Amino acid sequence: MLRSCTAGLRSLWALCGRREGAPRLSTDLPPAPRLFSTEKVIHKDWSLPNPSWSKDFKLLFDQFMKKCEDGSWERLPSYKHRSTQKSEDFKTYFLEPKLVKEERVSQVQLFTRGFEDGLGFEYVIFSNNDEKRTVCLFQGGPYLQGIPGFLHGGAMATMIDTALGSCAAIPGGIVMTANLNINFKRPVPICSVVVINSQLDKLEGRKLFLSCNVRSVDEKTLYSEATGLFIKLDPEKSLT
Ligand SMILES: CCCCC/C=C\C/C=C\C/C=C\C/C=C\CCCC(=O)SCCNC(=O)CCNC(=O)[C@H](O)C(C)(C)COP(=O)(O)OP(=O)(O)OC[C@H]1O[C@@H](n2cnc3c(N)ncnc32)[C@H](O)[C@@H]1OP(=O)(O)O
Repeated sequence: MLRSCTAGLRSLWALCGRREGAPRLSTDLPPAPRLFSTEKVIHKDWSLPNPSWSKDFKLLFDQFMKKCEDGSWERLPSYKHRSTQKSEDFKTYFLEPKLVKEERVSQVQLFTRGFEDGLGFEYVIFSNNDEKRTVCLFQGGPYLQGIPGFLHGGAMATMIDTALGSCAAIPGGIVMTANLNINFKRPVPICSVVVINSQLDKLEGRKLFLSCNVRSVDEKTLYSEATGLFIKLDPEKSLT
């Protein structure tokens, strides 16, 4: 199985919604000053197929791309370094610049996109905003091994968090994970493709309650089930 894997990284953040008296809505905020160098930015979208993707992965990807044609679904792009308005807002309103040492700034990148093609997290997320759900197609590469032959539970948790987070972002605002509960039901073989179906179950003020399941492509195996609580950040509250 390892050999069949070619050796070769949003979503959360819809823009800050306006609350009564709250000054923040990205569209009417002044341009955020840049805290991070963008000189070395590579604008590659990592959620597109590469040679490490299995046949199953490409087939499913094509099926979802077809669903995007009528506008009901959209593919969420994914970047290693790229600054988006949402990430600039986050840095401006929630991040203390001094927390990140200057010499480290040029090294920052999205955790899930830090591996070479096929070795780590290969994934793409499709979002259905009307139905408030997302589907994440995920192929975990050989560098994500835990028990021999199987995906590390922490790697699965990372993808579940990412998938749920992308769904929590649908109503708008910058959200963070406050609670994540996962039931691991079956181990996930390394390099296999799994489908993470996430949905927004309840919205209560700044609290977003979500759930998801992780299944095999043929839907016969239920690998994991999870629930998550995400909190929409209050621009008037410091994170530190
Ligand atoms: C991470 C955001 C970055 C944004 C960047 C933008 C763009 C980037 C672009 C692309 C990125 C793409 C993909 C990223 C994919 C995945 C990212 C994974 C997500 C994470 O990796 S994220 C890191 C882990 N995450 C934390 O590091 C959170 C630490 N934490 C805190 O920073 C605070 O805890 C916070 C802010 C969560 C809340 O703080 P707060 O002060 O705003 O809110 P407060 O405490 O008042 O709670 C309000 C109401 O929620 C209830 N409540 C709170 N927590 C609860 C709990 N655990 N259980 C039950 N109820 C809870 C209260 O009881 C109250 O309820 P009520 O209103 O009913 O009284």
